[in-house]
Amino acid sequence: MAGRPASLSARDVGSFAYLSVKDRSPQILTKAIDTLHRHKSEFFEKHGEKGLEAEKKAISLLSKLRNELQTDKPIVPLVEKFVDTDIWNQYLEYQQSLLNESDGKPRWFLSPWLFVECYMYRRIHEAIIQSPPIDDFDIFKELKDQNFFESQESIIALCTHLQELRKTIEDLDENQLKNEFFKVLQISLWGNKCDLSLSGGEHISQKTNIMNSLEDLKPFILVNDMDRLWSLLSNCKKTREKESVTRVDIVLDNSGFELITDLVLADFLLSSKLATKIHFYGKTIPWFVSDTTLHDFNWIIKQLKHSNNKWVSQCGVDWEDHIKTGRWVYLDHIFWTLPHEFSAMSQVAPDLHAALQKAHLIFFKGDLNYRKLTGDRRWEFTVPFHEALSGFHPAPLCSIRTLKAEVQVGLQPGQGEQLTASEPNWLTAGKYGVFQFDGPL
Ligand SMILES: O=P(O)(O)OC[C@H]1O[C@](O)(CO)[C@@H](O)[C@@H]1O
Ligand SMILES: [Mn+2]
Repeated sequence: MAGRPASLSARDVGSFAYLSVKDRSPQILTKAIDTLHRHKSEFFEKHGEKGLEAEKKAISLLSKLRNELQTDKPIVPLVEKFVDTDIWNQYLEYQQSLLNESDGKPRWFLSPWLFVECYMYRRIHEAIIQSPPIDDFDIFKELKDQNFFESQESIIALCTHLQELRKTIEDLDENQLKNEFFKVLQISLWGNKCDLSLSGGEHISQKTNIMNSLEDLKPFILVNDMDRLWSLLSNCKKTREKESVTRVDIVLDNSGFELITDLVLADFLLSSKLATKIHFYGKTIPWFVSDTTLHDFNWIIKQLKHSNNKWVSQCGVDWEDHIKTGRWVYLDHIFWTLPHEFSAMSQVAPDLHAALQKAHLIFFKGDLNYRKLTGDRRWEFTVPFHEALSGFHPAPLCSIRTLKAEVQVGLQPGQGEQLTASEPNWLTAGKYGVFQFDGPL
């Protein structure tokens, strides 16, 4: 599309993108290599010598990848046949076509950050699938699980809150229900602080009860469209015919604590009758360290069910029931692990776009989704969200995101500049958040 600003890129020396590619990405690769090392005896027990050979192969492929990155080598096509290999390689050609002749080939420190960062995670996956019999190993699984276990206290508080709320939810008046809705929305927002890729795989979990912090965190919500979400959903509830459906789609982000916050939100939507059906979208391959896969989704619900805290296990039981009865549906699609911005979805994944069009509202969780919504570009802070979406609008949608990358739109004049002056890293520290809505057209 003409006239759109340039992509964020590591070519801007000193930018967050640059520092990410230079420091954080190699660190994530080193951790991945270390994880393989530590699972050596497990691979041996499971697969014998073949397991050891596979571990060696995966490590050498990841070391090679790290070297390519650190020495700014050209981005090479994917080689292993997989469902999305051709699309990836076409996209690489497209990136090549955007370059001037003098630039040569797409490279780590030259090409759009969104592209090279997604490519790194896709290459990590390639290293694993090229190394049977350990080709189903999720290199980030233990980090995701650890985040879940370390957040127990906060999970207990959330599940207790939800179960107690469910008991009285029918008796709440409009205003009380709205307040409860706003609470679960904020819980889901701050749950997004807990991603593991920003921290380079260092542990970040929710150790304290998030419920007690909501009031204190309010000043850090830079765009707050919660009222508009309430209007939309409460209107759906009022005007809904008996058998008809209000569907809310949640494009998930991280597993562990954040996933619990999203499931709490999803449960509240059903219990309050603001929605009657929820579609969740997860990733088909391990992604950006902590993102949710089908395996993580099922694993977490099972963990909850077997908890010895009665409210937590009740959540596990209820949520399994939502799945069995079809009120909750988990779906995945390869599009979510492609490098494309969402404005390309109708072209690249028309089936997914058509599916999203059937939702009454779509929540996009997290920072990476925000980057893909806005194309990860150097927009002025005051550009309207709708404009930055560049035509992407399958249905009314809302980004629920803590800021962890140098892209933010839809601010008041002067707001961004003021923040820059007082807190140089406001865009990337995960301290601020938004509920940014693009309503019915
Ligand atoms: O899990 P989230 O919220 O999408 O965050 C992913 C993180 O990875 C990044 O894409 C950078 O590595 C950041 O934008 C963000 O810090
Ligand atoms: Mn994530």
